[in-house]
Amino acid sequence: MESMVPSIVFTPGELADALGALRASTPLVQVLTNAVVTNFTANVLLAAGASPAMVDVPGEAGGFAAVASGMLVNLGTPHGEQRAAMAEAVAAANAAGTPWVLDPVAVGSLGIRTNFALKLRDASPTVIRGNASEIMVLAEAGSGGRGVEATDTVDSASAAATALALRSGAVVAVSGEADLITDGTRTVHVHGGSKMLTLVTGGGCALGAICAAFLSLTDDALLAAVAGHACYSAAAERAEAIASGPGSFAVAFLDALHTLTPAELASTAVLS
Ligand SMILES: Nc1ncnc2c1ncn2[C@@H]1O[C@H](COP(=O)(O)OP(=O)(O)OP(=O)(O)O)[C@@H](O)[C@H]1O
Ligand SMILES: Cc1ncsc1CCO
Ligand SMILES: [Mg+2]
Repeated sequence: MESMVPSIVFTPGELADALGALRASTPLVQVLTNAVVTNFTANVLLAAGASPAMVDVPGEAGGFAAVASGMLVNLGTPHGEQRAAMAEAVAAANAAGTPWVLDPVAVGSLGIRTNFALKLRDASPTVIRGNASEIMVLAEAGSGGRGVEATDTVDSASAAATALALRSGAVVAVSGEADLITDGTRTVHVHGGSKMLTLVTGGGCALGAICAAFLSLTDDALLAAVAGHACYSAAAERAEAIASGPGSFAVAFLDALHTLTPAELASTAVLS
């Protein structure tokens, strides 16, 4: 059946401009994330041209959220103290107009994070980013994946992503072989990238941080999320071409994020 909603694709020039703006402004990205991927996420942000700050302590997180350019809230290892900091940071970000990304890692059968993620879903995130199984749980259309891994395809999460965007007001980004990003009306697929990203822990988590960096540069959260995913895919392709396994891929991926130019992004990105 033909889609009722026309797909809008951003121009290569808009992607290039977004990356150029990121490099020119070095956005300050507050990261409240899991213990597994903290270092990798900070290195990904630095390589891309942003400034990371892992401020996730209650009493500090709210004040920092008010001045950060963008923020990531990732529920991978959501200890009680970190959840308190996240609630404080979200309230402060919303009050100050700081855009923020929610990554509901491994929601489904794990009760504490799932209940918390549903509350954050309803607290006006700018972007919700996850794998297909996580997005389906937040849309109340699935029971979750296998730990942090998806057991659903991006295609099978498409209707859930649209419904989640419409109910939450967030742009919803679903990662997988081709990423799907929607604001409920406009839907964009970002193709390419590398399966090697699934063999480095934090492949998805750091993508959420990159989206937070781009959010500070434009009022169009869909463009920000698409630009973030397109940079990520372009760098992953370049890294895969010279890597011999996950270890050398991770190093090459940081190098590729650092050297990717706006013009190269414009000529590499494949959107539909
Ligand atoms: N089969 C694939 N081919 C190409 N790229 C892929 C493939 N699967 C995932 N990716 C890419 O890997 C990155 C991480 O996506 P993934 O769906 O693995 O996230 P995730 O499950 O949230 O990861 P994390 O382990 O960090 O929580 C994204 O950039 C995505 O485009
Ligand atoms: C492996 C793992 N476990 C909890 S968070 C995390 C990082 C990838 O999502
Ligand atoms: Mg994930």
